[in-house]
Amino acid sequence: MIKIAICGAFGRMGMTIGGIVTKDPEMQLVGGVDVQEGEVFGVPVVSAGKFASFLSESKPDVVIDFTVAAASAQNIPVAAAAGCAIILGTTGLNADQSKNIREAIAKGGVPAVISTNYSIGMNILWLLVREAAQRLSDYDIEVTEAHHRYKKDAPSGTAKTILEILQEEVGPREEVYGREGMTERGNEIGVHVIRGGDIVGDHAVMFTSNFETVTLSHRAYDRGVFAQGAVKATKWIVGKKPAVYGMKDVLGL
Ligand SMILES: NC(=O)C1=CN([C@@H]2O[C@H](COP(=O)(O)OP(=O)(O)OC[C@H]3O[C@@H](n4cnc5c(N)ncnc54)[C@H](OP(=O)(O)O)[C@@H]3O)[C@@H](O)[C@H]2O)C=CC1
Ligand SMILES: O=C(O)C1=N[C@H](C(=O)O)C[C@H](O)C1
Repeated sequence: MIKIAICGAFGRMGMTIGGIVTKDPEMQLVGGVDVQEGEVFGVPVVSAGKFASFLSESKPDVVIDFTVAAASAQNIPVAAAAGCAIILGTTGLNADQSKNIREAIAKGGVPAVISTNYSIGMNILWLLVREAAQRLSDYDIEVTEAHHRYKKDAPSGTAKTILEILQEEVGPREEVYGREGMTERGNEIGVHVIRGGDIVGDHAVMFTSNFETVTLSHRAYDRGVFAQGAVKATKWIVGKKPAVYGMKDVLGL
């Protein structure tokens, strides 16, 4: 039985993951952390200040974090120091937060999966984007992403991963975030962010020449697709050597 704790237990992703974990006979939800204390799926949710003592009492094998960057920067070092494997899905981390989290994971000697997108489809799209960028390296490239009105970070973590892949293959190119005014397109990658309603997660990469456009796109219909991926990663990480892994390791890509 894999014992799980969720950081961001009352959040959109936390609730979706909690719902899957509680129905899975191989897993046991032991509790969570959130801003508000309380109970979810019959287990306790504590505040960040009580996280360390909660971990030493309930001893989860894996801590799954879908919160906000500042919270992950606070909670992941605590979980790693307690010897828990980590599944990190939170996006919007700055370079320092990312570095500190990775150092804490190394210091704790625990395995972790970090991914900006846990859906299988997006992990395949990333492969396709790399392939297309290699073959269409002189095309103009534009990246668009759309998410629900409550999303805090922009561009999305997934779009940032797409940009990293593009920069590796066709960079360095300037990243131009939206356009306004009187400027011709340069040697750049355009990045466009849409926020509205309950859009679960749309991403597209457009490669354009004078004669044609190739568009690679992904649309998530339900955040269950990310939650299922995070649960797959959770089962995979148990017993792995201490290191930071990606979803490509989980999926064998
Ligand atoms: N990698 C992936 O596949 C995916 C990543 N994400 C990312 O996951 C993150 C969460 O998304 P989502 O669930 O939609 O967001 P929500 O805002 O719905 O959930 C985040 C939860 O974390 C809570 N929280 C805030 N601060 C703390 C803290 N210090 N300790 C514990 N909990 C805290 C929030 O509480 P409160 O609301 O009171 O502030 C909220 O309940 C985002 O960064 C998002 O981009 C989302 C989907 C897929
Ligand atoms: O906040 C979200 O909802 C999502 N966030 C992730 C991101 O920033 O890329 C993944 C997914 O697109 C949903």
